[in-house]
Amino acid sequence: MIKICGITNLEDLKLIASLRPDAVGFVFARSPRQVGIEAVKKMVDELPPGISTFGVFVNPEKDLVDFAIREAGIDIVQLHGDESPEFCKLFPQRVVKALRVKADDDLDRFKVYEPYVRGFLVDAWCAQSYGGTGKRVDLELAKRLCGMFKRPVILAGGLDPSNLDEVLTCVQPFGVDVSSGVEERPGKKDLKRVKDFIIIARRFGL
Ligand SMILES: O=C(O)c1ccccc1NCC(=O)[C@H](O)[C@H](O)COP(=O)(O)O
Repeated sequence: MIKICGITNLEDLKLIASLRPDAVGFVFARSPRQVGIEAVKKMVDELPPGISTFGVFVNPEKDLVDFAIREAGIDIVQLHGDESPEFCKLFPQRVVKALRVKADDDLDRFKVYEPYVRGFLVDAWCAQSYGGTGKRVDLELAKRLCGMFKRPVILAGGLDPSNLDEVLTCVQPFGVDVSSGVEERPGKKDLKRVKDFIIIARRFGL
């Protein structure tokens, strides 16, 4: 499963869709990649069938998430902040909970989310920003997290075409997610890098 995250414009969306990732992500949280509901709706309307849509939120109000599902056609709610298990429970079968991890984390604390989520996305902890940071997750930590849940785990955090082969040789996640590693600049994707990323991930059966 391959997810290309942080898409901000129709031109990138159409070109990326032609490369057939499994999912695309739109960031509703404050970010250089932030997009509004109307703009996302226009992009989702242009997507061919078979590519699912993730909406990325950080500590959102429930109403905003409901609105994005209803008006913009968001399939999966990616909660990338400090949302509680109870908040995840409000969107049955839709939540992918981002776990932003650092080396000395107590990983067992994430277990409580499992009954309420569809899956997890593992990303690197960063004090300055919630996501899209290009920071890598320690590979031993990623391995432990990928083996720890019954739910699918998507690996993110600093992946790019130059390191994906090495990472996937070491860790076998359900899926991979990338944002800054396939960009020309924040919010503008580099199609060659997206293509290379997808080719490498598919070689590992993702
Ligand atoms: O991408 C952002 O700007 C962002 C901002 C705030 C919260 C989450 C955000 N992105 C979430 C993603 O799913 C990214 O793809 C993930 O963090 C990996 O990013 P990168 O390390 O740049 O590949």
